[in-house]
Amino acid sequence: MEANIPKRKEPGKSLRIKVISMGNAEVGKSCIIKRYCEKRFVSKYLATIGIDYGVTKVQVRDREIKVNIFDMAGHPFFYEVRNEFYKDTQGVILVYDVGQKDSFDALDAWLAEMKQDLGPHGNMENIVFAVCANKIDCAKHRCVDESEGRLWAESKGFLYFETSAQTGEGISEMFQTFYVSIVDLCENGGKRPITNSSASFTKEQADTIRRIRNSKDSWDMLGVKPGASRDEVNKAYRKLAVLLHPDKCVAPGSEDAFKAVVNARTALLKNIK
Ligand SMILES: Nc1nc2c(ncn2[C@@H]2O[C@H](COP(=O)(O)OP(=O)(O)OP(=O)(O)O)[C@@H](O)[C@H]2O)c(=O)[nH]1
Repeated sequence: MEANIPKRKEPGKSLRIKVISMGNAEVGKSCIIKRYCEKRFVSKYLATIGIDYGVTKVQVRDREIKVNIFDMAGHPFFYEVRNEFYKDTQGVILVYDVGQKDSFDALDAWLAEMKQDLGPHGNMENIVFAVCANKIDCAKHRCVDESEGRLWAESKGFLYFETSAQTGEGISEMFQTFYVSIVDLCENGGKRPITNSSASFTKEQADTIRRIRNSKDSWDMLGVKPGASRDEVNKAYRKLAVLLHPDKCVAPGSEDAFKAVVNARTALLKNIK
């Protein structure tokens, strides 16, 4: 079903789009929108009650875009209110706080909530997602690094931005790229343009990098049983090295994953006769 695609318009004509924000409570959704629309930052936390709604106009190339922004409350309590607003959306600003791992881990649940609400005929491929890794000004508390966030976003074909609603870093760039991508999508008959980055690495590479990041020890990292032989370790190493070598793999985090695999192999071989 293609219900969320606004009618294809001639270039130069105005276009009306619907954009929503998603992500856990307190990650900074309202502040990102305020920073862009009102050029200000609100340091006091005022939880969104249900939904906040605003209208703004932006210019993309020769087109005037009327943007209806629905800023969703992130608190689970407001699920019933939120689920009225997922339909007919062209763009989603999906936000997490780089200092709150839970808010990053929750991104899949946010996509699932939207998918469930759109129903079996809903199509998320027609929607532009901009992932905002927010609060990058709080560098001391950061626990989700750029490559982890970028890998998650780009492996799904989503845009990825490092943002701070407090300093304004990354906010204009995010909105400009986001709106251009939505207009491209509308002019492209509702198909999300393929980003260079998402097209250039495989799901296997992305999944392997994530597995390596989450591995508990060197055996686990190489995917061999504790006590494996030199041959088994070397075989597993060679397979991973081919998959992740920085000359072959451009997925975010591949260089670190490759180094970790080299170190894991060295450490294991030291202790195997
Ligand atoms: N340091 C810092 N604080 C931020 C940033 N963005 C938002 N905040 C603060 O984080 C708190 C929550 O911000 P909101 O924008 O209200 O969060 P929200 O995601 O809209 O929250 P809900 O409405 O409950 O869903 C506020 O105290 C903001 O001042 C940021 O980039 N850096």
